[in-house]
Parts: sequence; structure tokens; C-alpha cells
Amino acid sequence: MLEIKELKKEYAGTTVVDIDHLIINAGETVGIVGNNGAGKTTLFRMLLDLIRPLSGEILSKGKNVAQDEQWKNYTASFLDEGFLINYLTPEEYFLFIGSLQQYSPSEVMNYLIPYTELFNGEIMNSGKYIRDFSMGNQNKIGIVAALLQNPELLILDEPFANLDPTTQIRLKDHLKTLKTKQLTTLISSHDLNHVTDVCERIILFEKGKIIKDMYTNENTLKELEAYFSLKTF
Ligand SMILES: Nc1ncnc2c1ncn2[C@@H]1O[C@H](COP(=O)(O)OP(=O)(O)OP(=O)(O)O)[C@@H](O)[C@H]1O
Repeated sequence: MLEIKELKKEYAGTTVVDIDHLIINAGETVGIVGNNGAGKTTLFRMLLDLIRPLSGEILSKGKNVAQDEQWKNYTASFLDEGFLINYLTPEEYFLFIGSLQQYSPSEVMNYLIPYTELFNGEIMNSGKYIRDFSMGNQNKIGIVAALLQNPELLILDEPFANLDPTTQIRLKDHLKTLKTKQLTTLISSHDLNHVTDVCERIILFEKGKIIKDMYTNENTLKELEAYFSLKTF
């Protein structure tokens, strides 16, 4: 699904992403972990052609995302609240996103039914604009809007951040159900517990470089905890 080749990004002369070669296979659920400033969001922004690399390339289904827009037809993402439209209500926003997929309003509303529990009675019919929701609820709106696009490739930056524990568990359970749909998912997270629970493969980033790339097993969480607890700066 994705191939990254000799990808480099620098800010003010400091290398923040430096990946020799990385392949993400179709259908994989991949967790990206790393301390603050490791380069996770920068990588995601390059995957979405929001910023350009200094050198190297990102191929999505074999095509360079910076040169060919095909990836936009099958990729959905939520990186931060900047992806939302603040002056809309959640209903208006979901209908807008749905209309881009040619969904009728009733199709959109039907699609949202499985998210009733995740929304916890706080999102729909509240009469509020997106800008007036808490960060956690804005996250929920953004994640569900990304899923509404029925993507083949889903990119979520810290999806568990700002969510209450109940919602984190509901989101985690939902993300696990997506595995059966052959969706390729990239999730960055600081929550080692959740990310190892949801993802079958974990890539550990440090200063823009891949330090570990491993398939999840019963020891992965302990390994990651040991790695981060021994880390000295
Ligand atoms: N627009 C920018 N201008 C200058 N430096 C930037 C810019 N964007 C990111 N950086 C720097 O690039 C490095 C990687 O940042 P990035 O946000 O990708 O890390 P991250 O792994 O997502 O961190 P976090 O876990 O804190 O979200 C950091 O040192 C950051 O300060």
C-alpha cells in the first residue's frame, strides 16, 4: 500500500524525519510510537502531501503522493482539529463529508448509528458548532468523519488523546473491528497499551529514524515499556 524511500525532512538544518526504506502492506494496522518530537506527525503530514520532504519519496499504491493525486480517492485522515470545519454543527459536517462520497443524508445518518455509543449523547443534536466542543469531542467528530469516507488507508494522529477512558476503550474496540475490513491503518499514539492492543505491527521512532519495527506479540508491550523507561535524554 505504502512505500517510503530515502525520505528526509529538515527544519532549520535539523533532520526531523530520516527513513531509508519502509513498506506498509495493504490491510496492516500499524502503530507509530515515539517520544515528543520524534517526527510522527511530520511523517503523517508528508504522507498526506501537506508538507514536502527535503528528499526521497512516498509511494501510495506505487504513485508518488507529491506528484499524483490518486491517493486522495482512498485515503482518509484526522491529524488535528484543523481538519474540521468549525462553523458547522457535527450533523452539517458529517452531511458535507458524506456528500463528497455521494451519500444521501439518510445514508449518512444510518452510517452514524454504530457510533451512538462512542458519541455518548454529546455530539448529535446538541445545537453546538464544532468550535464549541471539547477537544475530546472534536477528536471523535474528526475520527468518525474520516471513517465515513470509507477509506482504504486511514491515518490517525494520537486518536486516544483527550478522550475519556470509556471513550478510549470504545474507540479501541471499534478500531479493532476495522481490521476485518482489510483497511490499512496508521495510528500514532503515546498510549503503549492501546496501540499494542489495536495494532499488529509497531514502528518505534526516535529523532525521525526507525529504531524498531516489530510485529505485535504478547511481549511487545513489555518491550516498549522497557525501552521508554530506560530512555535517557
Ligand atoms: N513547522 C515546523 N517548523 C519547525 N520545526 C518543526 C515544525 N514542525 C515540526 N517541527 C519539529 O520537528 C520535530 C518533529 O515534530 P513532530 O511534531 O513530527 O513530532 P511528533 O513525534 O509528532 O511529536 P509529538 O509526540 O509531540 O506530537 C520536532 O522537533 C518539532 O519541533
